[in-house]
Amino acid sequence: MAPPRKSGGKAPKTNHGSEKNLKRKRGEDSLSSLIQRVEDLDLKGSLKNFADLPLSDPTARGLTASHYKTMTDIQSRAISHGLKGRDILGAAKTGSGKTLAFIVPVLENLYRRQWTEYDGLGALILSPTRELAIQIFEVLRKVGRYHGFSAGLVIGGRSLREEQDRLGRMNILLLVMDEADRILDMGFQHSVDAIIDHLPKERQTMLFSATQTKKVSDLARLSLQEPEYVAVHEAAASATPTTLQQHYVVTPLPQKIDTLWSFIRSNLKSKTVVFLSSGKQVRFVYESLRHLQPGIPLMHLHGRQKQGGRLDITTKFSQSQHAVLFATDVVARGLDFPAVDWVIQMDCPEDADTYIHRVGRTARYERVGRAVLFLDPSEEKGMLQRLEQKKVPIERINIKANKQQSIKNQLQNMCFKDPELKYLGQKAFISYVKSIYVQKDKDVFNLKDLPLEEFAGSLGLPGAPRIKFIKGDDTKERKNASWKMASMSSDEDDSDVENKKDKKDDQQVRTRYDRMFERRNQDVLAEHYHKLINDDGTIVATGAGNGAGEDADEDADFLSVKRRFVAGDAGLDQVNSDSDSDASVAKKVAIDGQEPLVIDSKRREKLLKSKKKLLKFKGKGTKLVYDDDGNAHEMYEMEDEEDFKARGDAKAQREKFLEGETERTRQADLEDKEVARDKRREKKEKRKARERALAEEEADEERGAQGFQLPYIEPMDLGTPPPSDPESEPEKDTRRPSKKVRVSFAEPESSEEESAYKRDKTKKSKKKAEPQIETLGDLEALASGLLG
Ligand SMILES: Nc1ncnc2c1ncn2[C@@H]1O[C@H](COP(=O)(O)OP(=O)(O)OP(=O)(O)O)[C@@H](O)[C@H]1O
Repeated sequence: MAPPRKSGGKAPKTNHGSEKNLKRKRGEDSLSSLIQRVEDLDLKGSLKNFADLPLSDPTARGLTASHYKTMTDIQSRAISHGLKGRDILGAAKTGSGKTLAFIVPVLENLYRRQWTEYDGLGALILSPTRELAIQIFEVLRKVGRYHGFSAGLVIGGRSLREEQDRLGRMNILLLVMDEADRILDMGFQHSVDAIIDHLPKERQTMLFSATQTKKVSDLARLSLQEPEYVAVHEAAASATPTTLQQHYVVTPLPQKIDTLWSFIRSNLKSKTVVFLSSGKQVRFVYESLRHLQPGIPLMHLHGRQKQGGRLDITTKFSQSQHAVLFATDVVARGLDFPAVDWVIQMDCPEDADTYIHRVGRTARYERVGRAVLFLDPSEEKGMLQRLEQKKVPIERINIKANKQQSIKNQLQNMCFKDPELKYLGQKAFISYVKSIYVQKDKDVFNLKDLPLEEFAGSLGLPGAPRIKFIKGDDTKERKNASWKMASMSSDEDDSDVENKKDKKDDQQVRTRYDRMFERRNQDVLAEHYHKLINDDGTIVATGAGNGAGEDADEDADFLSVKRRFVAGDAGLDQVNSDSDSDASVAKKVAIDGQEPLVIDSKRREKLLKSKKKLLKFKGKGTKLVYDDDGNAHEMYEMEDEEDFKARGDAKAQREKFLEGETERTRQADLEDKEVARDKRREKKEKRKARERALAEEEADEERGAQGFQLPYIEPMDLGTPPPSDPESEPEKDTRRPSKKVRVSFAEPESSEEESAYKRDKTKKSKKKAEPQIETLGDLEALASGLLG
């Protein structure tokens, strides 16, 4: 962070020194008085306004200019502790102003220490998503606008090592973690440990979340020193804002998309966030509902979009009055979209904490809001229990039957016509199944209870992609479920460092086939990919790998995909990897009973595109002859041995055979020579006939040249109007046609004129009736007509 700004304005030279000293003295006095006031601050007392706090002038002005006057509960309790340099574990409901609760102490503590850029990086604020980092950065810039510190935003794509230059000396006094429980969970483990290793042990640490961790292991990792647990809603009746109305509807999985559609159609004048479990789900639902044009702007946001696009959508949705945003949990935490009316959870959240954060996108800071959770009957009991345990008041509502619309037929039509949509649907299906499978809370999520076939139908798919799971012990998978849910989506979060590590791991266990498949899936619209998809969408997935990786593109986490290949008409049939549980075999394609062709490189992959190249692998084929009954036989068939012996001595038979064959060859040779002679004769006759015809043609042409005129095209003078138009003046610029150039076809009245007319007519009769020519364009058209 940079040094405080130097004061502006010019002082008279004579007084310069003394005035500067005076100013510094005043500054020192106010700084030491500020430090004293902070020391004197009574942590037990309850302060109401920001003005009651011992704050520096720049912070106080920044808060006023940003229209913050009265403090929220978490602010009034946490800021005091923060100002005094205490470690804090802050917990308060969503939308209750936790951001300012740490921004104010950050600004103030650096200010009181007169932190300059030469001191290095003084404070580090971590957030689990890029969007949230940007939002915090904006609040810091707004409230800290009268300070001279500089702040940097480090987001996206690059590893911590690459960012090190930008971070400068990590001389951190203050570490803040927003959404700390999320940052500290397994998905970010490596990144967080790497960061913490670089920080001085002596520092102030502040953790905030609506669902704060109290796990000793977490606190130990951060070396918190006697942290102050500031939990403002611990005693509250509910963990969610009181201004939030919460409901759930029981809607079987195959009806969810219909229910969502019906909801959107009935709430066209609302601002809604719809949560789904994966980026693939988001994309499919967004794309398909967009095609149906519901009458309200639709947007979508997930972690695999490009950063620029993500920002645009965040901004656009923030500014929208009425819109629907389909999103993954990448927006579940911290984002402060203004005036959201509804939060719909189309896919059940992983746990009650995620539920709390998702619904927290509405009913923020004293505003009202509504939330609806869609539950499959199999999820109802378990999820309600979890919510009750977390003090979430939720009531059941039913869907009005007359409002429920089915879009199944439209979706089926759309998927039938548009293979890309069908493909998205298949990926969404797989991704959904995968998300349920990796859930560790089996009281809520049980794949066996879900009607998957109907679910696929409801997405417009011709059949359910068949998915198989790892055989044997999958408890380890489940144990790591929450971490996997996180890493399934760079989708959900931006754990860049983590994902890089995951990718490395993946490469160790992934086969060439897996990578080939992924490469192909990078582009949904890839032409070749469509050739590879079986028409009935049969996908059989088996388990392999370590479960790390990203969204459904990386199905090989626990799914590997086995397809029947259809490559043009080449009759290719995929031979599956050895067993369901073994994905470590290169892709094999069997061609008409030949040795399987192993697709294990890019070059081989290309083969599938070319029928011609594939011929090489098709073998030479077998020549068959047909007998009189139409039965096929091989050209040379082995005779029955007994029959052969019955015909006599083998040597005599051989000689007889050779004699016969020699005679047959001689006869055939004679016939061939006869045919060749005939062909030569025929050729000669044809040549002579051609020569005769040519000679006759030449004689005809000679006769024609004497008796016939070639057609004559009269040249047109664009500069001189015809004499029949008395009004016309000759144009000065002869390059341009006169506007009044006209060709008149009216018959003249006087006899003089009549004879002139007749003369003229004979001359002109060779020409067809000429159209009116008014522009150069007309002339050009006419000329081209004549010449053409
Ligand atoms: N003292 C205040 N007076 C008026 N508005 C405030 C005050 N403090 C915060 N707000 C506003 O309340 C909204 C929510 O604040 P903030 O985003 O900090 O909530 P949060 O507790 O961090 O929520 P979440 O748990 O979802 O991250 C913001 O729009 C913010 O500007």
